[in-house]
Amino acid sequence: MSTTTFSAVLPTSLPTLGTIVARAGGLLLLYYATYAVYNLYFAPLAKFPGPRLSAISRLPFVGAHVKGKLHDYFVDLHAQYGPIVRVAPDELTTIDPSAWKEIYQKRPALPKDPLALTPPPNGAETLFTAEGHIHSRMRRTFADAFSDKAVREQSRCIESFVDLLISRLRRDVIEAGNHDLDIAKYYGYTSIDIMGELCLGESFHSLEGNNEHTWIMGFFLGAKFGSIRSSLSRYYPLDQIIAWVFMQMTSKIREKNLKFGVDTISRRLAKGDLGSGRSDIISPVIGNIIEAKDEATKSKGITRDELNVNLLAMLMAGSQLTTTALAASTYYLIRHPETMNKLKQEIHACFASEKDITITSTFGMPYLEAVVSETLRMHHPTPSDPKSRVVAAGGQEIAGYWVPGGATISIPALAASNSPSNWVEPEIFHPERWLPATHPLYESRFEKDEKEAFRPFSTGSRNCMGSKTFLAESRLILARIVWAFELSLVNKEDATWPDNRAYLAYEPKPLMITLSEKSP
Ligand code: HEM
Repeated sequence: MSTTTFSAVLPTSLPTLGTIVARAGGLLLLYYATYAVYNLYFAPLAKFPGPRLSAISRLPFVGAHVKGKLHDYFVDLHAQYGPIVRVAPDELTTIDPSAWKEIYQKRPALPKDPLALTPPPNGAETLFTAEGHIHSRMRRTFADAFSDKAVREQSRCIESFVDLLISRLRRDVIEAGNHDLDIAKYYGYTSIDIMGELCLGESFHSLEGNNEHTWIMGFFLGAKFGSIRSSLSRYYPLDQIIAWVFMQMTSKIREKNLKFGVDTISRRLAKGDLGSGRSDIISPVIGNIIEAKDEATKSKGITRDELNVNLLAMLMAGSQLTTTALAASTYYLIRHPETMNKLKQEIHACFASEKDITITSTFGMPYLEAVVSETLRMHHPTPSDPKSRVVAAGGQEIAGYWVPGGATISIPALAASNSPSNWVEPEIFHPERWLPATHPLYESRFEKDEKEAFRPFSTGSRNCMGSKTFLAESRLILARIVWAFELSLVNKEDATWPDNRAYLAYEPKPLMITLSEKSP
């Protein structure tokens, strides 16, 4: 082809850079306008109530998540739009009590939303991230570590740490004259020592010193990062960039913590089964460790890498959520002196002396149990854990609506258990709502409560494995504290303690109280 012929087919002038940018911008605008119109009027979720901005963009959701206020955002959305809300173009939340069964007890189980999960650190799955066969295999392996029998066998261990807590508080209050202290910190020491002993075979000895292991910081940093990263996972590659920056920033501490955990677990495994007098979460797993090559075929058993990450995840869940719940119970009891008095009366009616207060003897105390339930209703420790599930192809009915396949849906714990549509005086701490009709303090007005809306440990095949451990520990600690001490808030007017940021779990927050020992 000659030069003349070639130039004849070229445009007379090439577009300038400005023109290219303007055209690209125009195309992008057209794309977003079409996307917005589709999402508002034609998308499968278009019929669901919710803010118009959330129907066309995930940004409001991400904004609340990044600020650590997703839980409050859901409370506000449900107050405004009702029991089911479109919170993002492809996502719904509901606070309808019937939805617990419809979402979390569905068979086969609806998968977790993969975009809401933080990938495990060593590539091995945990109970929290695994699906299908791998999840069932792990769950079977750990089942015996969380049964009633296991908790009974772990009681002595838990009780010995609670003895240490009470002596430590007595020592700090009486000998050191330290009447004003951050009780959340002491609960943190106790629960991480207990979980260290149960999950790794060794205590952190926090109650003997002031040993706040770097893991605690690592946990909250990890939860914050994981939460923010997963909220951005629909904005690839932003999530990957954030993940990379976090990994770089924390590689040393993560490596150190993982090595510490793996070494401690190895020491525990080397000791073998220590008998029912020294039972822990590892005991039932011994003898069930399998090779990585068998992980897809065995119906029970766990690889060593899986064991490591699962135990570390349980250690963190078990210590941090328990700490938050105990601090919240203490706060609400102090803020409601009449409730505190009712609890004191029950405790003094049940026990003649302090040594009678044990895990077994605190089981079945209606008012104490009601205080723990009411705490979890008012201040669930993981208020922004999405627990989101993906609806199977073909769709299904949830909360009276037909939800199309592929949509993501969850029940935000705090919104469900704080909504006036589900509860009588939801903003007030009323343990009485949990009492049986035969109890002298029972109040019939709470019959209107939608108790089915309250599932603090979720339900179905992925419900919380550690709920019995938590309940045993929290009942014992609260009963022992209320028996031994008079408590008041340092800042008596503080009505804002529960207002806190949460990234999956509530961030640690000091609870400053004045403590004095009760006269015998
Ligand atoms: C106040 C204390 C606790 C609360 C409110 C709580 C709540 C929950 C919830 C709502 C889930 C379901 C999460 C989901 O579906 O995505 C869960 C799962 C789980 N929790 Fe807890 N938890 C608590 C304490 C504990 C303790 C003490 C342990 C262990 C010692 C523990 C171990 C687990 C495990 C292993 C799972 C995963 C279960 C599975 O997916 O099969 N939790 N927890």
